[in-house]
Amino acid sequence: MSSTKLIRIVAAVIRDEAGRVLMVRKRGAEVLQQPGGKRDPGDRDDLHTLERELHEELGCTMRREGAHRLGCLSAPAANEPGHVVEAEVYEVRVEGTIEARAEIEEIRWIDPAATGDLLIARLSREQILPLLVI
Ligand SMILES: Nc1nc2c([nH]c(=O)n2[C@H]2C[C@H](O)[C@@H](COP(=O)(O)OP(=O)(O)OP(=O)(O)O)O2)c(=O)[nH]1
Repeated sequence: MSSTKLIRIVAAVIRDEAGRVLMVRKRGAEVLQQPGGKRDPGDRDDLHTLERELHEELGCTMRREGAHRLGCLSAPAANEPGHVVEAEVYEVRVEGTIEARAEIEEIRWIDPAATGDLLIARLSREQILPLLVI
């Protein structure tokens, strides 16, 4: 019997004109990860979850149109030993100023092809960012 616990989330890939990807670091965490989070009971669908999370975390407005599903990806969860995170991942566009809000301590635009020594959560490092490298 496995004691692994599953955390289901919706996560966003947001890119700038140069192809850099927006990553966030939550307060108290060491690693960078995608913005996003767990579904709330009141969310109508996954894009609504993302829209809500992106507004809470970054203060920006997500555009539903053009949202592109990259897939359902999973990896050992960041910050929670013994848990696996399973994410519905969407590439989306946002409008408005992006700033670190709520529990976000740092935002960072990274080149998915040159992550160097950056500390990045496994879901992003092993599953999401490789999809974005041409
Ligand atoms: N949002 C997000 N969470 C990730 C990623 N990779 C990864 O392992 N996780 C883990 C970290 C957490 O254990 C869990 C998501 O929790 P969260 O704290 O972002 O979600 P949330 O804001 O809805 O959580 P909560 O404060 O309501 O409990 O998934 C990622 O790229 N994005």
